[in-house]
Amino acid sequence: MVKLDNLTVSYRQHPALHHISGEFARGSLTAVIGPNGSGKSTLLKSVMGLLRPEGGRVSVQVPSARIAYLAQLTEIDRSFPLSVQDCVLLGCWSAVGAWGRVTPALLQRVQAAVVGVGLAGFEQRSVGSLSSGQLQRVLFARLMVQEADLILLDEPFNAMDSRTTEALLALIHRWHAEGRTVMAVLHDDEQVRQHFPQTVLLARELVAWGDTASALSQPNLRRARALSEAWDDNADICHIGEAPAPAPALRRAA
Ligand SMILES: Nc1ncnc2c1ncn2[C@@H]1O[C@H](COP(=O)(O)OP(=O)(O)OP(=O)(O)O)[C@@H](O)[C@H]1O
Repeated sequence: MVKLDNLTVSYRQHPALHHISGEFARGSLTAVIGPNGSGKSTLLKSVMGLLRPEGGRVSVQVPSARIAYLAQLTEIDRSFPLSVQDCVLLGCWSAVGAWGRVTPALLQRVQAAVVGVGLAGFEQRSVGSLSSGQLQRVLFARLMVQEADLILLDEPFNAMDSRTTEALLALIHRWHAEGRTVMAVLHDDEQVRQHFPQTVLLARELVAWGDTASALSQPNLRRARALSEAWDDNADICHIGEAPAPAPALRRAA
């Protein structure tokens, strides 16, 4: 469904992702994990087509209208004058189109999603007036109405209390059961072990990709930490033709 082939992505020629290969199978539920600065957000943005690879390629076998992306909360502009209801309605844009009509059925779908994330009564509030956790819930409601085949979540539980996190994890499991493909950038190893069958462990290069228990082995976690401690942000630019041999721990998703 999403294939990375020797992918290198750089900012000002310093690689944030280095020679990554592997495949997210259709219907897979994958956590993307690694130390700060290990390239997790860069990976999701590359799959979304927001960043151009310096080397290699990303192949996505899903039309862009069927892809949903939840950016990190810090990257979202809250100053835009938009009500909660309209913000969620934006998730239906492929059904509404540029000149389409917002039907009662669509409004019902929006309302069910707003209620589903516990924000009944907030429909007319401006998104700029919400707390971070409330805004994150609105963005989840928008994903719910979007009904995408491929769902990319960048730190989706940031600013969420534990009850909301549990409810949203249940929603992610429902998407998985419906056969959607989900990848989520996360920081909590335990949460990943409990809820995500597949894991990509990054440290700018790929440390492991496969079933979560194997990917999050102690040697792999130690290697990710050691690689992150050895980073030199002023290192020479990447010579992208020189693909390293695959690490022994590297496993592809089934
Ligand atoms: N717009 C940018 N310009 C320059 N460098 C960037 C930019 N965005 C990210 N980087 C650098 O690329 C590297 C990877 O960043 P990225 O945000 O993908 O990491 P991450 O694993 O998501 O980190 P975190 O866990 O801290 O959110 C970091 O060294 C970061 O400083």
